[in-house]
Amino acid sequence: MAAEIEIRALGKWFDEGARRVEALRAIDLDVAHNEFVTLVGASGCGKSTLLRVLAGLETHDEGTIRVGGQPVHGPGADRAMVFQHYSLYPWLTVEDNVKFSRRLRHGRENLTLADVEAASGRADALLALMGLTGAARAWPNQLSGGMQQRVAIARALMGRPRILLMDEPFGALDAQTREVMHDLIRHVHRVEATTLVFVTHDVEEAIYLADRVVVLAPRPGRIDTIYPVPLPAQRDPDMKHAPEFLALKKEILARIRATSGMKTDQGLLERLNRATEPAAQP
Ligand SMILES: Nc1ncnc2c1ncn2[C@@H]1O[C@H](COP(=O)(O)OP(=O)(O)OP(=O)(O)O)[C@@H](O)[C@H]1O
Repeated sequence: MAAEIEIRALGKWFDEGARRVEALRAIDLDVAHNEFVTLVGASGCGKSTLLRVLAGLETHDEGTIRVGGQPVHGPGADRAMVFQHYSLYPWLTVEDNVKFSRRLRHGRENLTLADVEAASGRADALLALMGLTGAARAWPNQLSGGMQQRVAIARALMGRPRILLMDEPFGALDAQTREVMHDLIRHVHRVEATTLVFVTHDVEEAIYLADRVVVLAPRPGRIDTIYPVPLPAQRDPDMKHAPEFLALKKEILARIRATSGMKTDQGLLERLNRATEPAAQP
């Protein structure tokens, strides 16, 4: 079966003043329908750029991207993105934030009553899925960060995207809320049957959520290693202490460290320490 996302020889450059930065080089990646893939890697390895190119928010300079067999040349209703900072409309209630999807706005003039009713049914279902039914009439500023991010996810799902792209969506949340969100997003992934590509700095999060973890390396941004996750589909937080989980975490952290180019210069550290030691008294 053809991959849902097919990336071939993808290259992307940025102009930074007089300098040209090769943000992505020769990326080849297939993501299957309903697969959950996480992207990790040292700072600047191109995780966000790859996600933005997939979303059609950035153009690419080399290679091809196909989604559902069709080449990507810009944003489309088949893909939705969730960012770290919940970009909710502060003047709309939770319910209206969810209903007010990009797809509905675009087709506003042609909307029939049946479309609006169908949207309300879908919005109610998504609010229930995300545990937000009781907060439907609340305003965004009345909600915790975790709840706001749940609204943002519900809104992204409103147009039934085939693919959900998430850029560090839980990066600003506290550890307990993140744990709850992990199980929630796995559940959403299952019941909505979306294909998920998720960027994170947190290797534990990357392993717990994914079917495969893609490690990128920087300068130029490229795929270093792809790790299948050897855990059952039904995840449980206790799995984070399992030997195979810890071994994979150690290996991925070592790869990120090895590719980051930020090796500790032991000699330099020792010279610095000596230079700051008080001089011996005569
Ligand atoms: N709009 C831009 N203009 C110029 N250079 C950019 C732009 N966006 C990204 N870059 C450069 O492209 C490279 C990849 O950046 P990107 O933000 O995709 O990496 P990242 O892996 O998501 O980083 P981080 O983990 O720090 O968020 C970096 O060298 C970055 O400086």
